[in-house]
Amino acid sequence: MTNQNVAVSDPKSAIGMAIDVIVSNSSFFSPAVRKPPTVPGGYITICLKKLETGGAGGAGRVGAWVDSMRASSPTHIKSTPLSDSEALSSWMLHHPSALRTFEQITNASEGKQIVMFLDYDGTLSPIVEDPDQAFMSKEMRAAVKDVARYFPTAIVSGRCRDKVYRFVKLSELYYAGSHGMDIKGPAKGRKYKKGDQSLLCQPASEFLPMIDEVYKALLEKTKSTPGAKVENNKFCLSVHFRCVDEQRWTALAEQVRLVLNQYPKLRLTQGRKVLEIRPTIKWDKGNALEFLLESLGYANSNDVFPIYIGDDRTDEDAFKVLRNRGQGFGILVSKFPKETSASYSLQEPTEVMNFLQLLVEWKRRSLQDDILSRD
Ligand SMILES: O=P(O)(O)OC[C@H]1O[C@H](O[C@H]2O[C@H](CO)[C@@H](O)[C@H](O)[C@H]2O)[C@H](O)[C@@H](O)[C@@H]1O
Repeated sequence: MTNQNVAVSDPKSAIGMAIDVIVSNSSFFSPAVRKPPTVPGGYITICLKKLETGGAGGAGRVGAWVDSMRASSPTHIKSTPLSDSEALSSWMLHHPSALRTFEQITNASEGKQIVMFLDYDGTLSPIVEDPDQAFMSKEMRAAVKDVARYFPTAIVSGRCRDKVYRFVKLSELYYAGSHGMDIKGPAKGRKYKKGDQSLLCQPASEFLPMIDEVYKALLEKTKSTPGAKVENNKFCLSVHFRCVDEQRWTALAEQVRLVLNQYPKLRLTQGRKVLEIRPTIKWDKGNALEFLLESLGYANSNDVFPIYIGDDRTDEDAFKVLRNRGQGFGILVSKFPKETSASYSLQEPTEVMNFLQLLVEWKRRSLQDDILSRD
């Protein structure tokens, strides 16, 4: 978020809201084991024990993980090409292209401050087999840089913050790594410069030793599976299935479950051919979005128009927050119909780039019009 005077704020209020949500929807977690340990920085972290820790039902759970991964990144389209396109057209009636409805979007933002939130993998960079090679193009970088000139801009990624920064390489942005559990303000263009105050939020610090331990355990457990890769994202871990023969997916997911059974304070989410392991604290990309809006002074403001663009299941947490706030909107990047809380869609990263470029052109034009109307 560039050229913004951003206060370092305490995320307690957002966490409090998150606790309310999780307690009222506690079919998955047991609130009985909730306890508030102290976390560096004075943040409250809530540890919730998973109800299911394996044993009976384990096989069903592993099957559900694998199905959920398949749904996130379809590998087989069973229907005929005609019905595929019909399904897509019907889905797009409810989630129209953000390029085709561009004017509608800018009209809705009239008089409000657009704040841009961008996921990384599958949104700014194309999905590739090797996670270490997921580079973004120079053109995309230029588009993001331009957007950040006009609108506060944040990258919100499941990746470790340092790693996503090494891909994006723009110091004027906000970065929320580890699914929002590691938020840092811009190194360049920020107005607060005392010490390391730009480090805004790390609500899962106490989990670092546990995450390292599980990383080693997963490396050991999965080393016999050809193509499996475990990625350390600092406050969370990813187990990659993309290069594993699909016949072995269930066995690999079972290996993950066996490790995870030893760590009831960790939970698992599914993404695009990836299982993601993270602390049970209720802190996700949606909380990160709220935290950043609050830090920018838009906690209770009607003058903000957040736009969140993402392609994966974890981005749904942010889409839901926008729907609940009734502000701005989410854009899902997908070529396939998917269940989503996003309002609009884009098919692939090049369309994301085109959308960002259009937004910059529109903003430049309206600034010029303002100048002309004053003369
Ligand atoms: O929140 P994101 O920035 O979208 O991060 C989610 C995961 O993205 C990466 O994995 C995905 O992209 C890889 C590179 O294209 C691909 O090989 C993998 O199959 C995808 O799931 C990242 O490597 C993971 O750690 C993130 O959890």
